[in-house]
Amino acid sequence: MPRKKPFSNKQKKKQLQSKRERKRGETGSGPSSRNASLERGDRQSDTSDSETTDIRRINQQPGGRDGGHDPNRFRLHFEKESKEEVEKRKRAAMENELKSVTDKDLETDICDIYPTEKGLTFPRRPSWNYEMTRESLLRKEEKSYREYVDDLQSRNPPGSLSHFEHNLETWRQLWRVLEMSDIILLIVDIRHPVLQLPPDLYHYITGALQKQVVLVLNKVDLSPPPLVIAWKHYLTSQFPHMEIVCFTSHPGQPYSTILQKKRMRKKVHWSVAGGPLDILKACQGITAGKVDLSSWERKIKSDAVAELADGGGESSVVMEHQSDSAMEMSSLSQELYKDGVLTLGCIGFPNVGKSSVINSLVGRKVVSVSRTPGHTKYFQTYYLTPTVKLCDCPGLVFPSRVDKQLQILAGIYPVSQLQEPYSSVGYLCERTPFLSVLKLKHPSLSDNEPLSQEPKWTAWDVCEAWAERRGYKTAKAARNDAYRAANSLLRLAIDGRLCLCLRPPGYSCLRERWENHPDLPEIMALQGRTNMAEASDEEGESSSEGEEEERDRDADDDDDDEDDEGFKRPPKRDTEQPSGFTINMYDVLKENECE
Ligand SMILES: Nc1nc2c(ncn2[C@@H]2O[C@H](COP(=O)(O)OP(=O)(O)OP(=O)(O)O)[C@@H](O)[C@H]2O)c(=O)[nH]1
Repeated sequence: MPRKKPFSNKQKKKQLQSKRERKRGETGSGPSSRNASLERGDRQSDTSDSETTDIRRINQQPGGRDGGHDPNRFRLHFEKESKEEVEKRKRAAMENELKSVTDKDLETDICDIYPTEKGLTFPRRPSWNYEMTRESLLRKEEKSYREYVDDLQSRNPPGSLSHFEHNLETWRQLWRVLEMSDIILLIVDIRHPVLQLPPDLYHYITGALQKQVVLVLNKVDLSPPPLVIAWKHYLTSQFPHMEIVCFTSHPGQPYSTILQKKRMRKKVHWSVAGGPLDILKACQGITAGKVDLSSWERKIKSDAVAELADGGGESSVVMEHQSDSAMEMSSLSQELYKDGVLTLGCIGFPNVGKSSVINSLVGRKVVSVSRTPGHTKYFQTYYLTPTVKLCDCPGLVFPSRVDKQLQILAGIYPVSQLQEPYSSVGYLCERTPFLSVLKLKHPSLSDNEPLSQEPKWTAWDVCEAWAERRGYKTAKAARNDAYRAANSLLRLAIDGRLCLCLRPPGYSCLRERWENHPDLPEIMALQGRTNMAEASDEEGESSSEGEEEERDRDADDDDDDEDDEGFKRPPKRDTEQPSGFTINMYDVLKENECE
């Protein structure tokens, strides 16, 4: 028998590390692997057939073992930023003093994000017929896509467009979902809905496709109720032919708005989510009796009863994997409600909670949920009941003129793969009362030094101070690890624990109206709470630093494991009058939460 090769501890550690990364399906999430991830990302093979510019491919997955399915086919492709650009932003984050923006500056008009004259459309599928071969169809689609990108770039000077999806394969998925669905559930995050609602998409669905859109304002648990109402009114005024439904998959979970020291272990009870009934009602209004939705209504009722009785229903759901050929030749003019079945297509940007909405509608977990954007790779359909089919689609980033920093904070980019996170931290800090919330000590101040005047803060100072507070040190020199601190702050923001919410135009002037709106109790009931102070009332057991460290390291991992852990039901509360809305809406973190 041949002698075993000696295997050092270092090699073993490396082997385990790469195994873990393979399992996670991404290239590095810790500080030690960040450079490696960039190098690997560039070297690995890519299957994109749509490269038109210098593209960065994100979320590289290990190749399929059977050699058939290619897991990289649908990963995110964004335009690469030049080294100089990245360096410039990093320098600015180190040098520029942070300046708080005014309330008014948080008001965002959709026309500033999607200005009509800039041609911010999305790629369309070119026409086809059954005489065409598969190859000629694919070639035609590629050509048309290249022309689309050229046109977009000719109308928008370099650097003016935000990140958007450059992977044609993912756009193909959207085409199929739009073609096969009867009603489109367009899901957006209530914290920044105008970022994720491309007017061109709305006009295409309601115009060319002649289909109806139900806008799902998701994650309402993360927003002050008056703001939810204000957004709903603003969006109705902009898109009058669209049903708008508020939704949350995490009702009554204090985790949503509080920066907590402990690791909040939670099990999501999908069937207690707020909003499925409203989606049903919107669909009943649209279908107007043309399809029998009584089985769906019965399902919602029986799930609620089962939830009360034993904590969850166990209805079975038939899942269909779509084959490539089924994908390629579906007709644009497919008849509505074919075979008496309503098909609902769930579309939206990455991380807005599409999979969570599907799980909530089904009443249990059928789709994997993750805080890593771009997690949903391939569209699948699920029979909710014999007459209602749900169709999940990978998240898509449409071209817009929004700040890239805000895009990062909206969770479209995997944080662990950011080359330069500091400017996004700066963007966040200028729009939130970060000093009082995070309780930071300026890195230039020594322990007992009296404060002669308020020190000036840069984004870099914030990261250093947070690293000091959290004990994040670089491995070699044991200096404060600003990169890791920046990642940690961005994750807190994306998860909604350090909450940045945009506001519709005119919000400040009409504030009183929204704060006294008759719909407030309804929104708060949906959120599972009765007043704003409630979020600050929640207390939990403290946990060790080690647990928090663990959370940081694994912050881009799936949420799915949480399903197996203990769940504390939100306490039931008496109805109270809404109060406290005049306080700064960011004042959601308690005094001692960063201790
Ligand atoms: N607070 C809060 N978090 C939510 C809600 N819905 C989803 N999330 C979280 O948002 C993150 C993304 O959720 P997903 O359902 O995976 O989002 P997705 O749109 O399918 O994401 P992609 O796969 O990237 O397209 C996860 O961390 C969820 O736990 C919600 O209603 N409230």
